[in-house]
Amino acid sequence: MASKALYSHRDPVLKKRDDFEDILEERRNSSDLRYAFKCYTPVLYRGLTPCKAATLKSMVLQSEQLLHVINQVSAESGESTDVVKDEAAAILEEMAHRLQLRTIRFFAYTLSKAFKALYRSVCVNEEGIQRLQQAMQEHPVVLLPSHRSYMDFLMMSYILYTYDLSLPVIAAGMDFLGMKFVGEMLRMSGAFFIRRSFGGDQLYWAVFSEYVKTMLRKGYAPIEFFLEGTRSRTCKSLTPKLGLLNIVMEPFFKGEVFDVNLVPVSMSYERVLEESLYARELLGVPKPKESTSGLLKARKILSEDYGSMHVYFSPPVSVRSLAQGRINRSQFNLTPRHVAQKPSEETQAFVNDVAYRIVRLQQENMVVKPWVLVATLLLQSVEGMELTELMEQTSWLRDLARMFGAFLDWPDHTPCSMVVSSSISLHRNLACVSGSRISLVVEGPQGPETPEEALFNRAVSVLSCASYRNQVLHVFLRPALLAMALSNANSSRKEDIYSCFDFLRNVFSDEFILSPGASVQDFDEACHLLVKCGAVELLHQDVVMAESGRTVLSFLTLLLEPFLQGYQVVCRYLREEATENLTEKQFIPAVRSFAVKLHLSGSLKCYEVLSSDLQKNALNALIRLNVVRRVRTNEQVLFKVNKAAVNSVEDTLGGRIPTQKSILARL
Ligand SMILES: CCCCCCCCCCCCCCCC(=O)SCCNC(=O)CCNC(=O)[C@H](O)C(C)(C)COP(=O)(O)OP(=O)(O)OC[C@H]1O[C@@H](n2cnc3c(N)ncnc32)[C@H](O)[C@@H]1OP(=O)(O)O
Ligand SMILES: O=C(CO)COP(=O)(O)O
Repeated sequence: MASKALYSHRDPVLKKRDDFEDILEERRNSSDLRYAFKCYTPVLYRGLTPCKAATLKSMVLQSEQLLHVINQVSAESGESTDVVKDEAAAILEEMAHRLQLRTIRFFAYTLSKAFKALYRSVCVNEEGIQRLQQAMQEHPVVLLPSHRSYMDFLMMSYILYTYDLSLPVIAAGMDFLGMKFVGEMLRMSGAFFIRRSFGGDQLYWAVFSEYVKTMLRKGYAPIEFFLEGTRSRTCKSLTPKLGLLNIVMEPFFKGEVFDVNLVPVSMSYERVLEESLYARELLGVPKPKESTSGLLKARKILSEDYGSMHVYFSPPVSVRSLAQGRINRSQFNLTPRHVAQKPSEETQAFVNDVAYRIVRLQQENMVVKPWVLVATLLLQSVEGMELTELMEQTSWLRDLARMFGAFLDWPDHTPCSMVVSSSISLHRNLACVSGSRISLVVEGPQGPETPEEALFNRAVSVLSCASYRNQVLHVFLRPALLAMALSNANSSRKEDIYSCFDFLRNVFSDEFILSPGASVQDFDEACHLLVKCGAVELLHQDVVMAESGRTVLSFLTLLLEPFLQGYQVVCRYLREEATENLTEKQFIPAVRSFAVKLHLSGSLKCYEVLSSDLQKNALNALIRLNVVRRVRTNEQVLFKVNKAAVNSVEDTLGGRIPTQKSILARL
């Protein structure tokens, strides 16, 4: 297989990253049938032969842990233990996988055909695979891929099969069970099915957590799940969910296994399969239900070109090392092992920190394609721009991204103009060149369209493009927050700027991955990067914009502008239009029509404000800031808005009033 190195590998100032191999190359040169029927002999955890899937189920049903909960539920509900036991068995029957090699071989064959049709290359870091293989022999392994496409889980199993590694068991939402035949085939490929949310259902939690923990303790197979819980419709990382992460760490906390290895996996797509579907969903069009007929209809995508894909397996993260000095494991000896405990505050904070760390690692090793930079620039000039200007700016942005540590896939020895032209050609559904200018493509009906339809179509194209820009946000986020703070603070004093930075960071912490409690660290990182690129100077207790820093700072401020405007529009809606009885269900449609009204009247130009993801994040931020209160009544959830406080947040975001001073002890 040909080895391909990306930029940062050769840059001595940047982090060393592994080389990639294209796994499709071999598939294009040898028989898929032979590949599907190859001798498959993965190395096993401690050399143990895994038990049968059915044996696993009986172990769970007979476990002390589950029997304890069954007795508890029976005592509380008045049902006999036999009835509750049957209920538990039924839950497990619906949930459990039936992993078998026959089905895997079928998928190995069909997916080879599909991947070769869809992708030019699928590049995998083989050093990561070697580290994973080593880890799998020594400790239970949990695979944690990023989640931006249905392709993610198919590709994960395919890669592990290709490299002869143990196939994972994968936590899947129940939605897939609705797919005739396919749902069961996924089960036979290692999927185990869970409800999307099961809040306080004690029996369900017990069956689910005991099932996962039994597989982990026995080293049955690597466990794979998506920390973000759903495909990110914006291609930004989502705030991690903690339920499953907590469960897989528990056997270590209780001393049942020596360690657990968490392996973040970054899946980067040059073109995302679901691109325009996501944009439509963000604008309120319901997601197409997972169905076999839908899958068959989607066959036509096989004639499209989705460019290349990169999959980066990060080094395993040892839970044991992370817990050192943070978790006092003797607390878990205070109650018998089979009695489930609610995680203590200390444990919850630890699990939360680990979750953020994993998502940050996924981001760091995400490969950034040239189109991502092109899309970023196009969005800052939605009316279009001269091609020559785009080429120049892309080359400038490439250098800035490299300086900030981006993991760029930029071909060697190829002129920038060729790189840009070829990525525009791959994304011709999103951008088109006419004469010397380039602009966003807006698809619409053949005949005349209403202003609302025109707005919708334009928004689809902007949001699709934004889903690429979002793939590089993690690189620029901290310096961009600082750039915005510099422009809002009305002062060059470091502590005023920090105070403003901290406020913005807090407001946007549902929008972006910003680890709780790391504000000072993020500020320092932002200062470091802006000094490094010559945009600012640090003078004693001042942060001063350098004369040459204007271009960088204005680019960074524009990068966050759509989010800033979006949050301001949500504040304005709550201030001007929210009634006393605003319900959770009404919120998104109401903000959307408010934003549409502003657009049609010409007072709002930003299309990203129409995204339901942004609107939800803004609301969550206002709830966190205690400006909006969530009140649960008998039949619904209401939002109670403190309009004066909303006004003040809106003004602070606009830089019209200063942020309150924070304690700056560590600055
Ligand atoms: C060769 C080629 C082969 C190819 C072969 C193809 C293979 C092809 C395979 C297909 C494979 C498909 C794969 C699809 C991929 C997805 O479908 S992704 C979607 C499904 N996966 C996930 O969501 C994983 C991540 N999610 C989580 O971890 C979530 O936390 C959970 C576990 C789903 C639970 O969600 P939730 O109910 O919303 O729960 P959460 O908010 O975490 O907690 C709720 C409450 O329960 C409490 N709780 C937490 N833990 C516990 C506990 N252990 N006990 C009791 N209570 C607890 C919490 O404290 C919380 O209480 P409050 O604080 O609210 O009082
Ligand atoms: O997570 C899923 C697929 O992997 C399915 O659910 P979503 O549509 O919420 O992403």
